[in-house]
Amino acid sequence: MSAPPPASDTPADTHRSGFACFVGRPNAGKSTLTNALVGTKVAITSTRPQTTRHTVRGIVHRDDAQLVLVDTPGLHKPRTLLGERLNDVVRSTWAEVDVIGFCLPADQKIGPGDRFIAQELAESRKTPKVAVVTKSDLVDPPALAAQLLAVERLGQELGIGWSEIVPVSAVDGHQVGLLADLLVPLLPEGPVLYPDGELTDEPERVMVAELIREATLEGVRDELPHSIAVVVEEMGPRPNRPRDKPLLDVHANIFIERPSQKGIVIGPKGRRLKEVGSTSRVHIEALLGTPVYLDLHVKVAKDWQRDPKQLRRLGF
Ligand SMILES: Nc1nc2c(ncn2[C@@H]2O[C@H](COP(=O)(O)OP(=O)(O)OP(=O)(O)O)[C@@H](O)[C@H]2O)c(=O)[nH]1
Repeated sequence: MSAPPPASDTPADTHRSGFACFVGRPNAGKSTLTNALVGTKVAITSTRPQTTRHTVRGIVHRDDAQLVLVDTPGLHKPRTLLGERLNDVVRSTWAEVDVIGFCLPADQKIGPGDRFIAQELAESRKTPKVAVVTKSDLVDPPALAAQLLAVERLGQELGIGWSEIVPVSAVDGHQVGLLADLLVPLLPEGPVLYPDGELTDEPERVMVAELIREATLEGVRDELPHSIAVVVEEMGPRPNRPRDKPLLDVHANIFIERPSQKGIVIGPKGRRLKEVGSTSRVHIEALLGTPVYLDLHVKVAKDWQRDPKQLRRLGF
């Protein structure tokens, strides 16, 4: 967390390593940006807000630096125990990282949601903060310039000295490389933290569970966005398979809060669950690079969002 020396004092062969996290209101584009920087799909994106429940790390490997990206859930006004826990996760992440990227979408006016987060950010004084104006492809240059100014004013108003303000587009890749160039000098000097080629240290099970959860959410639209949790109960290679035909067995439970929600997830004649199964199987196979046999069950964990014991069991 120590402040880096000025660039002129830095020898060309200095290696830096450290942690960065992106914060911002739901849908600000944090997960997509993480993926764009890392270059593969590690965080889960969705058109629905607040889908990033687990801290997912992506690692940017460069010759001069290793940047570990920690993707946190969106900070929001807590209404349930789960909400409070998520906010605690976010705040403790801020205290631990070397730099925070505050994501504000270019195509939306700075609103109360952004202000809420910015006020919290202002409290964590020590960590350098880079303002990232995301989705720059969605607006024209004058609108982008206006947003950059608005972000600067927000910083002045709240006493946040942005280390940088940078517009990016994770979709067309505009300035994604530049963002990495701006984040790296804010990291302390340090050795390679993870072996090259390792993109994430998130346990594979958690990532598999997230993929299944994402597919389940896609199926149910607006009906139960916050009532679903997925736990991978068992995962391992099927024994006695020929070497050239491996198969990974994955047994997972989809937890819902009430029996009445079962029908929604399963769908008429089980059609929806089947779809969830085939969609998530394709994604898991792509992630892990092996054929997968996926066994899904829908279970009721009554009011799991409000019950500390259940939350622990479900990995929160
Ligand atoms: N046009 C455009 N769309 C983007 C860009 N980045 C993200 N999006 C879209 O914005 C939506 C939200 O992106 P996410 O990356 O899931 O946002 P998030 O901040 O991680 O959201 P939460 O997980 O809800 O906190 C998705 O539909 C993305 O496809 C971008 O650079 N340009």
